[in-house]
Amino acid sequence: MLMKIVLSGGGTGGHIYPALALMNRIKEKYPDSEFLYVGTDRGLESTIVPKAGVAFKSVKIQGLRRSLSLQNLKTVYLMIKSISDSKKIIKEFGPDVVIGTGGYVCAPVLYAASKLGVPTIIHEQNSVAGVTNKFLSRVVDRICICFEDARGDFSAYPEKIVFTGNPRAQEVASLKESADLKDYGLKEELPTVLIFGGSRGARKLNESFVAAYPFFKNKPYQVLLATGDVHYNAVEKEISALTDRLDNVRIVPYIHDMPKLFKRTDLIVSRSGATTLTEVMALGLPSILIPSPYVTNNHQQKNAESLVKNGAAEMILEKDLQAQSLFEAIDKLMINETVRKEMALQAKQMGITDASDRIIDVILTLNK
Ligand SMILES: CC(=O)N[C@H]1[C@@H](OP(=O)(O)OP(=O)(O)OC[C@H]2O[C@@H](n3ccc(=O)[nH]c3=O)[C@H](O)[C@@H]2O)O[C@H](CO)[C@@H](O)[C@@H]1O
Repeated sequence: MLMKIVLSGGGTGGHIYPALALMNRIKEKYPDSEFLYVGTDRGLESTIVPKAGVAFKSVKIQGLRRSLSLQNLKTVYLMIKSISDSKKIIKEFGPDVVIGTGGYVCAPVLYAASKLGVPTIIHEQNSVAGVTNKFLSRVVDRICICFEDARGDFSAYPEKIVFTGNPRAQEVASLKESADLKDYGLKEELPTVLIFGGSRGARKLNESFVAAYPFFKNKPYQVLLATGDVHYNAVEKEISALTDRLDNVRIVPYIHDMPKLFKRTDLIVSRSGATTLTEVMALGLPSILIPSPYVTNNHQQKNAESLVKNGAAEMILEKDLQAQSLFEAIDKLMINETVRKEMALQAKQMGITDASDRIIDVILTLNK
């Protein structure tokens, strides 16, 4: 069967990777399928998607400012233009379905598709729905969710909601290969802690780690920090200024094959974005979660609490995060394999690992 699918989703990795994971599974089941990804030139999708070998087209759009300003007039102009550009792109490609995985670029793309009568699906990764998905819920055909709590945000359209989980979970859970730690300058035989602040990095986490750096000297484990592209130079500069460089700590800007690296990781320290948590649960990994306080309705804390409640993770609130608290939380778990194993087991029990197949079923019912 040939499926032609337009994918859209952007801004951060948490919206992009689920779309790509779903695409990979569809390709596996229906190798003749064709895909087009529509994003913006400014979001992470403009680098991640072409790197994944997927056809990419961009539309121009910007978010609304809270205050009245000329910028808002420009936003409205760009919104109207991006809807007509999206219509052109969709007509030219002729998809069977258009799928949006969040981020504001989905608004014009999915809206245009619905006006053209093309079947539409949105995927909400979080327990609290994003603004774009709430807006689109009115016009799309199906709303795929990953947390039961998200139903409340779409309560006007209960018939459209399908609980599927996040495609990235199925992708990481079915992956056979794992990364080579030597590629990161790490030793194959040492237990490994992986630290990252979501797909864009988190300044406070980086700063706390730099301050904690000397504490990791002579520890029987190793640490890899992914700073986020924009923070890398600042972190590297501070570390280079230290007299004692540790050979059990490595720092990189970004990790491009995260699923493979997860398979070699003994402890995750990260923000609690929904897609990261999906991966942690699908693989059964112990984690220390530091929710970003800068997100809608503090949803990252809710995400993290759902794991903490089940004994699958520990949480440090950003206000309590400093060198000492970060180091102690890591060290306590890294010297206690039994506790890590118990957390891993609890995390694994929470994972849903057939999300892509469930979404494919939704696509098939829409195209009957
Ligand atoms: C600040 C903000 O608005 N964050 C939101 C954003 O986060 P963000 O994009 O950071 O979200 P997630 O944690 O959900 O996903 C990050 C993704 O990037 C990957 N990764 C990360 C670092 C790296 O070096 N390499 C790499 O591949 C992770 O494995 C994961 O697949 O989208 C999520 C929705 O899905 C939300 O829950 C988050 O609240």
